[in-house]
Amino acid sequence: MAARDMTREAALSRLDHKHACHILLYADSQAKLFGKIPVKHIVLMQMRFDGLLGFPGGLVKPSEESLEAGLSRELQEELGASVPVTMDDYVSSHLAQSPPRLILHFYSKKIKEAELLEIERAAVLNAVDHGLEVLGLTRVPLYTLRNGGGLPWFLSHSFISNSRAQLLEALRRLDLMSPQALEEAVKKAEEMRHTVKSDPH
Ligand SMILES: O=c1[nH]cnc2c1ncn2[C@H]1C[C@H](O)[C@@H](COP(=O)(O)OP(=O)(O)O)O1
Ligand SMILES: [Mn+2]
Ligand SMILES: [Mn+2]
Ligand SMILES: [Mn+2]
Repeated sequence: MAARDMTREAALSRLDHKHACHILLYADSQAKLFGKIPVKHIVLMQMRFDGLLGFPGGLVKPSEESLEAGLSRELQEELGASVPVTMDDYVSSHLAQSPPRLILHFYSKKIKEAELLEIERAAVLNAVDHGLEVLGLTRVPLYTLRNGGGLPWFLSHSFISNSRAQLLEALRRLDLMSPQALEEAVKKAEEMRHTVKSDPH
């Protein structure tokens, strides 16, 4: 879903709007799928209560807290872990296409693989939202298998608001995938969506 780009300053002047902050947490990894396909990077998303994929985070109140403090509070609720977020992690702000009067702030933060594993454990053990607002954390497959499995199928799922665009933009900007591999995965995902729709079985 398209969303309109705006500066952080313009966004923060809209106190009559709701504000939400979400974050892409990622780590480098030496792991290999099936012992041969390099995973390279781990990127976290979550399955939300409504069955849509999105990033950890949520609604914040800029009149009462900074965007970063609000996001850290949401992460404590949804991940059960303390993840310090600063302005250095800020990426962008967008006016949501729907619902009206919602501004979406996006962040990304690189952490160590061991910290990411700890967050995955804490999300199950400590997060007050686990099994409620958040059905589970998921890693994004950043590879494409010969049958199209991996990122193309992941991208064929349904995403909340502009989180699919946030994911693709971040993979490009953070150089987590080559532009060519990313373009091919997006194209393959589009083909798969059409194939699934036109298959009568
Ligand atoms: O990952 C996301 N990227 C962009 N926008 C998002 C994302 N997740 C949710 N949203 C939008 C749509 C939601 O209604 C609002 C509030 O976010 P949410 O995480 O649902 O809020 P709480 O955790 O319940 O506070 O933002
Ligand atoms: Mn929340
Ligand atoms: Mn949330
Ligand atoms: Mn909330």
